[in-house]
Amino acid sequence: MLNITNVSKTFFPGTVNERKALVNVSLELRPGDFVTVIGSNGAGKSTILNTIAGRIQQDSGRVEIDGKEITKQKEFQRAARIGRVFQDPMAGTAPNLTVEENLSLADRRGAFRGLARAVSGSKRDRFAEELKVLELGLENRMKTKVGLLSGGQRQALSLLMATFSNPKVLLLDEHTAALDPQRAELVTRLTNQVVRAQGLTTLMVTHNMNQALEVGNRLIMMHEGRIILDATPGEKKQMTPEDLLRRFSQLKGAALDDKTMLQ
Ligand SMILES: Nc1ncnc2c1ncn2[C@@H]1O[C@H](COP(=O)(O)OP(=O)(O)OP(=O)(O)O)[C@@H](O)[C@H]1O
Repeated sequence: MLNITNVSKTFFPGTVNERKALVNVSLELRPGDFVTVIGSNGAGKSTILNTIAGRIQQDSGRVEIDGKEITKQKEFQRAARIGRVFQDPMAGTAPNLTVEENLSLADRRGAFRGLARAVSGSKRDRFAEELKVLELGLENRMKTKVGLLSGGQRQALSLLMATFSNPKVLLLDEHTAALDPQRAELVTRLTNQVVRAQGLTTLMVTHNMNQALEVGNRLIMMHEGRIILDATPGEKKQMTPEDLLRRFSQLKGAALDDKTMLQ
């Protein structure tokens, strides 16, 4: 379903600032695979998501979704197939637009964007139904500007918007990291729910070892631009957060920051 083959990316090549962000990375996700991605600082986790989304162009290698090569496509051309949620709750939504206007934009992702803000009655009913699933009461606040919502509410809305047009692939880049534990738990639960309901093929970057083990069916660990562990569902079930931290501690030069948590 999502195939990444021999992808490499070096920033500032041939200079003192050279950074090998991805080194010949290959990864194959089957339909419905939910893969959590962990790794030390600068391991290449965000870069791999950026490469799949088309935000950055790799130096070599190919990316395919459903057997179709998308390597040369621009980010906006991939948008209909790929949903993405970022760490920053501000990143996925437009604060000056209302909840329903944001949903209307998401609904038209990958389509002609004119009149995107206009919301018809039938659309509004559908949006309300979708919002009910979040169990945050947002279906009663559809005319509220999104900038007035809490971080957790915005992130839940970002998740809904990212999956609104039935993408093939969902990319989650530490999307619960900026939330307090309670909100993070809520967004994690919603993520599981949405991924299962839509059978989405998902890659989720996290620094939370418990979360990395609790959700999804596979786990990969990255270090210095390479995938150094690809745990199968069976292996993942047996692993503990301590096992993961032990593996990190064995890596030469692996720097874990304060964000890496056992909670
Ligand atoms: N746009 C960029 N320009 C220059 N260097 C970059 C850029 N993006 C990433 N890098 C470098 O590439 C390497 C991999 O970065 P990346 O952000 O993918 O790591 P990460 O695993 O997501 O790290 P973290 O957990 O710290 O966010 C790092 O050395 C980083 O400094």
